[in-house]
This record gives sequence, structure tokens and C-alpha cells, in this order.
Amino acid sequence: MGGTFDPIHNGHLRTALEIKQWLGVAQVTLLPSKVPVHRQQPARSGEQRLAMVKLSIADEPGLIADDREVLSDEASYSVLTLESLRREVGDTTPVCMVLGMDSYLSLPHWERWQELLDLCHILVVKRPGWVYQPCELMQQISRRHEITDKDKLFNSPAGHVIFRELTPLSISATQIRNLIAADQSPRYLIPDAVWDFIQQQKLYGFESKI
Ligand SMILES: Nc1ncnc2c1ncn2[C@@H]1O[C@H](COP(=O)(O)OP(=O)(O)OP(=O)(O)O)[C@@H](O)[C@H]1O
Ligand SMILES: O=C(O)c1ccc[n+]([C@@H]2O[C@H](COP(=O)([O-])O)[C@@H](O)[C@H]2O)c1
Repeated sequence: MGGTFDPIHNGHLRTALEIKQWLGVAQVTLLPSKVPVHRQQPARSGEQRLAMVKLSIADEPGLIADDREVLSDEASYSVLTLESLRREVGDTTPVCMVLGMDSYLSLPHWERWQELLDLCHILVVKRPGWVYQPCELMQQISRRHEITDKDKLFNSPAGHVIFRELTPLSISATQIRNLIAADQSPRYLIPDAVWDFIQQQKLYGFESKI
């Protein structure tokens, strides 16, 4: 599950944990991007966003952080990341990329997007505020690749799209950044360890007045 994670919040974390439990896998990986290719570069460095991811999962063995994009010199294109993962796990191991609905609907704008489903499955998580209104191209992709039986994800290395509704949590990193900039506490929307880090590092305009 890749993301800018600026900062990581409970919407991300709950999503990752519920997916782990639903799929019955040992671990789900959180993969912060260093240089997001599709949005303004965040003021927080890749290292700072990775540090917040690591703090948020320190006591949850079912979630792990992957630092390959943060440590890479290349822009954070998912196709490059998936190729790197493939080199590690080989051609036959199933790989599943987790995306929120907003990210999934932007797929035709991604770098070499036609190759993504040759490299992985895509698990799309419904997200409050984002209705599934696909363009014609996305409708074709869904028709060609969509499955409803999650067990099929384990029978092939790539190529399926599956949708999943989880506990709807209407939390966004934008909301967290705005709260802090307005001197309001984001407590209970992000893990305490992440909030402590933000205060120590004075991120997002935190002024220690909250
Ligand atoms: N509350 C949520 N529920 C489900 N999926 C989410 C939620 N928040 C983010 N995601 C998904 O997690 C991935 C990483 O998201 P990202 O780091 O951009 O967070 P964000 O909250 O969307 O940030 P921002 O507000 O800065 O755009 C994306 O695929 C996104 O769709
Ligand atoms: O590879 C691309 O062109 C591309 C374009 C847009 C988004 N992504 C990836 O999608 C994931 C979610 O992005 P974001 O901005 O919602 O955090 C994250 O891993 C991004 O690197 C990737």
C-alpha cells in the first residue's frame, strides 16, 4: 500500500490492518513515496514521512514499512517499484497493490499504467467521499480484470482487480495538515506516536499552542 503519507493517519492504518485480516496474509507493507509524481512535493522529507510510518506501526507486527522509494534516487513511479518488487519475489508470487478509490480512478494518468496489471493485482478500497464513477476506459479495465472471489488473488501472480468495502473512515492527510495549521489537535485521527513526532519536529506549522 503506497502513499505520500503526509502524515500517515488512522484511515491508512485501519485499511491496511483490515486488508491483512480479510486476505489472511501475514503482513501488509506500507510504502511511502519519496517524490510523488502526480502532486506537489510535500515539505516533509521522505525520511520524515517514513519515520512517521515506522512509529505508527512499531507495535503492530502485521504491518511493515518498505523504504525502497524513500531511499531511491528515482521519482516514485509505481511501475518502477513493482518491477523492483518483482525482481525480489520472482515471476510467480502474487503481488497485490492496495489503492483507495481516488487513486484507482486516476490510474490512466500513471506512468506506463497499461503495464501495472502485468506486475500486480489491484485491491481497491472504497473511501468515504469518493463515488465509483469510472470513465469509459476504467469501465473497460474493470470489465476485463474485475473479480469478486479474493481466493483468485492467490492463484495467479497479477492481473485481477478486486473492490473491497472496509470500515469507512473519513480521514485525510489534508484534514490533519489543516487542523494542525489552525492550531487544532488531530488527536485520535492519527496515532499518538505520530502526533508526538509532529510536535517535536514542529511539522505542519505546529506552534505548541494546542
Ligand atoms: N481514509 C481512507 N480510507 C481508505 N483509503 C485511504 C484513506 N486515506 C487515504 N487512503 C488511500 O491511501 C493511499 C495513500 O493516501 P495518501 O497518503 O495520499 O493520503 P490522503 O489522506 O489521501 O492524503 P492527502 O489528503 O494529502 O491527499 C491512497 O491510495 C488513498 O486513496
Ligand atoms: O506511478 C505513477 O505514475 C503514480 C501516479 C499517482 C499515484 N501513484 C501511487 O499511488 C499511491 C497513492 O498515491 P497518493 O498520492 O494518493 O499517496 C502512491 O504509492 C503513489 O506513488 C503512482
